[in-house]
Amino acid sequence: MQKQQTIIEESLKALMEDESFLPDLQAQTREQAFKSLVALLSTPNHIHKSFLRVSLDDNTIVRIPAFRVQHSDTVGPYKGGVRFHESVNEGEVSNLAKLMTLKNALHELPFGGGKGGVVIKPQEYNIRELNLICKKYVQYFDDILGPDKDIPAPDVGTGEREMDWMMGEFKNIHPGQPYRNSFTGKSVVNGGSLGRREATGKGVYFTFRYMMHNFLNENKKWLSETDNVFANTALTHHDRKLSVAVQGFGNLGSVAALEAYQCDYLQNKIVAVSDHNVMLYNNDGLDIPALIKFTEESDGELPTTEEELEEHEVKAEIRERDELLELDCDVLLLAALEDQIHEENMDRIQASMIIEGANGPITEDADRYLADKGVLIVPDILANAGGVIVSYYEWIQGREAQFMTEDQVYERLFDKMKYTMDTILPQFFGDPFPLRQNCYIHSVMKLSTIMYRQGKLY
Ligand SMILES: NC(=O)c1ccc[n+]([C@@H]2O[C@H](COP(=O)([O-])OP(=O)(O)OC[C@H]3O[C@@H](n4cnc5c(N)ncnc54)[C@H](O)[C@@H]3O)[C@@H](O)[C@H]2O)c1
Repeated sequence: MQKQQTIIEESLKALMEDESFLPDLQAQTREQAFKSLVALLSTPNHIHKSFLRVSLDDNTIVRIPAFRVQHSDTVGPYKGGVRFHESVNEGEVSNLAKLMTLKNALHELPFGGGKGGVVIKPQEYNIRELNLICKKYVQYFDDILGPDKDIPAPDVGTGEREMDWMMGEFKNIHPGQPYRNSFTGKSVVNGGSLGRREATGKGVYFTFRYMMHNFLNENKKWLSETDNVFANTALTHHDRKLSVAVQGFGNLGSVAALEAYQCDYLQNKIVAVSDHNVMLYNNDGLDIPALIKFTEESDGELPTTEEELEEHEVKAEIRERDELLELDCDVLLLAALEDQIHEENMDRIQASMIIEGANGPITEDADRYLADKGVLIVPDILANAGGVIVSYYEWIQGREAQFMTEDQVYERLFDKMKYTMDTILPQFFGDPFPLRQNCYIHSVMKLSTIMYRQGKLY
């Protein structure tokens, strides 16, 4: 995630060299503004850390490290998920909080950026203990959370069950006060939004489909006349069958894979999917609905034996999990974890286009290496905002106590993502920066302008 910092600084530098950006600033003050903005955007406003005191069922008491990082409230209340995972640490949570600030600014949501984390392996705790951990999280961070202060949501290891529990605890602690919007990603009966669970996966595929179908169709002429290397990559893959490999078949990966499988606009063939155990491969295309059905009955796991495949009439070869990244395919859709493509494997990546469903799945070195080769990377900040966009709709629906249908939610989600794409794509295909850099420039420009106008640079 070091690349975040590098790209923020490069984006600010590019902006400061452009005289139409904050034209009131003269040369010397531009230099000072640059330094101030680097400092303000690089560091979080607050890092809150606690050790949750939890009494386990075997009567031992444990102290579990927990974090809430509030990166920036420039645009609105802090907003970002709470992750339950054994690898959670302060640096990771801080980087993810920063990414939320940039993502919310890019998609013009009225939120700042935050993130939380608890250092546990959820599978090692029973349901009562997990419930207690959620309640303790709210008790320990109670004074900094709230519908207009900091609004957590699900992340890796948490879901609507945990958000319901946390909101319930928030309500207990604040009787008579508004509580419904203190958390998003809740179950529908508790004020959650229809469509929230599928929103990120649908949004991830939508960004790709919109770029490769709608945008290319409308802009083919001028794109074919530019010498932009990424325009060339996109056009080379336009209007032909695309082979797609999906890493990670959880909430995000399975929904995005299904969207790709069912897409009426692009002809996709999903040649491979993987989870933490296995990769399944079929050069003629996998039956994604059958695999989703399997995972619904197997606690989310893909089939790992020939018998399981046969029983569910899925035709696939069982292969080593990590071979997926190096397959000869057109598109890699990364929907598992951070840092999956790195210095060790970057030169063996064969896909020409990569969609980042997960946050930060490509390291800084690999990102540069692939961009230099003309690989078109649709970055996390652009592609995986569907969850936070629908969280925003959940927040509005909770305030107004008026609820949208699932179709209305998706219509507004796609409109919002289309708006962002229409802002970014013409600029991207018109200059030499990778798409990630273009998105960062847009976010940094918005955040810097607001900070300047709010008098934060003095
Ligand atoms: N779900 C959301 O709304 C959302 C929003 C933004 C970002 N993300 C990011 O997307 C990623 C996936 O999120 P999710 O909600 O689908 O999580 P999930 O836990 O539902 O699914 C993760 C999947 O990845 C698989 N996996 C784990 N390690 C793997 C490996 N080494 N190789 C291949 N597969 C592996 C798991 O088996 C599982 O299928 C995370 O990085 C998350 O931060 C999710």
